[in-house]
Amino acid sequence: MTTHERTAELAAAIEAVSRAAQVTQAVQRELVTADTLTKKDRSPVTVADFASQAVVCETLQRHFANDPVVGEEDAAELRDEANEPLRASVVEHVQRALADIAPATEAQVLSWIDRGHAEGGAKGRFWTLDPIDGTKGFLRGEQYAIALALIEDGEIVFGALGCPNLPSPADEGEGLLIVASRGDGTWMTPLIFEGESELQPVHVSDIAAAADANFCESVESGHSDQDQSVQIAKKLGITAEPVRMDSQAKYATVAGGSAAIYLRLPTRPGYREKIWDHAAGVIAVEEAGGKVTDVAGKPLEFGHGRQLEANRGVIATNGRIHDAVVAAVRDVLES
Ligand SMILES: Nc1ncnc2c1ncn2[C@@H]1O[C@H](COP(=O)(O)O)[C@@H](O)[C@H]1OP(=O)(O)O
Ligand SMILES: [Mg+2]
Ligand SMILES: [Mg+2]
Ligand SMILES: [Mg+2]
Repeated sequence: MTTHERTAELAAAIEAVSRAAQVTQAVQRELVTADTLTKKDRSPVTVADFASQAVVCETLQRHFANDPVVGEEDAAELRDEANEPLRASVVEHVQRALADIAPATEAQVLSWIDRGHAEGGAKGRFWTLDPIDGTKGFLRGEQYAIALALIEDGEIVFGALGCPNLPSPADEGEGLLIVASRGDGTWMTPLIFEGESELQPVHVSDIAAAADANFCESVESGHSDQDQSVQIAKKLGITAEPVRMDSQAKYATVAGGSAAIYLRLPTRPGYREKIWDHAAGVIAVEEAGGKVTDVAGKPLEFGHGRQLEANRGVIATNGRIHDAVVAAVRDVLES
């Protein structure tokens, strides 16, 4: 398949992610305050998470009624009587984001969120959604993403990655939207898509020596081993400081060429990466000319259900330096 055969998916995904971004940006403006961080109050991101999943699932259902969704969230917690204020806030934000479509009821909002319950697997077609990836970044007012990808028979064929706090490629609109289609390429456009904005092609960095690379990694040392990444960078002769950012914005940064390496180094042997934390970012990098594997150099396998059961960690690069990076990672992880 090529993008020309995926124009319906492109239109639906752009609508879904840009509507969801309006919700997350509204919540950030209205509910995240200076107190949020100091009080460790997670309620704003909880509202934004549920509302974003509802809006994306409603949009997908309108365009592709039969497509299952493997989403991070479900509405069980929201149905709890004790969570009435949270539920009301979610419903209000969803109603605003879909005001031009239909007046949404509370029951509909909960059922849209619950559409994300699918299990995925090796056969058939499904979407995978992280309604807010990088919850810590969202609460800090830094990077986060809305990540949506389409998987067919275990292969990612399409991705849309909305990064509200990365710079827009145009003056109009806020934030960056990256879309990628298997076999066809990766493009960027302003996140608040007005219909006329152009899709501009995106390419990875063309550096040929790992020593010249900028590399990015998580802000959170609990999500990726930052002591090992220092040793890997040293082995590769990299002198630039790591670029630390939350969410799949890291994949967008590699796809767009501002960094040539993204390292995610396992911190706990038992942790399994979730498919919605990677699918949209992986296809964005691959179709921009880069390469993505796990820390052993194996391709990521998206056909094992909700988790990447067959993989540990992630290495994403511009492709040209991939083997050198995998070798350095292996040396450090085995030492
Ligand atoms: N121990 C871990 N190792 C790797 N990723 C993790 C770990 N714990 C949580 N995550 C996930 O990392 C993602 C954020 O990545 P980053 O640090 O690169 O911004 C979140 O989706 C988070 O999942 P969850 O949403 O369940 O908290
Ligand atoms: Mg996530
Ligand atoms: Mg999330
Ligand atoms: Mg989460």
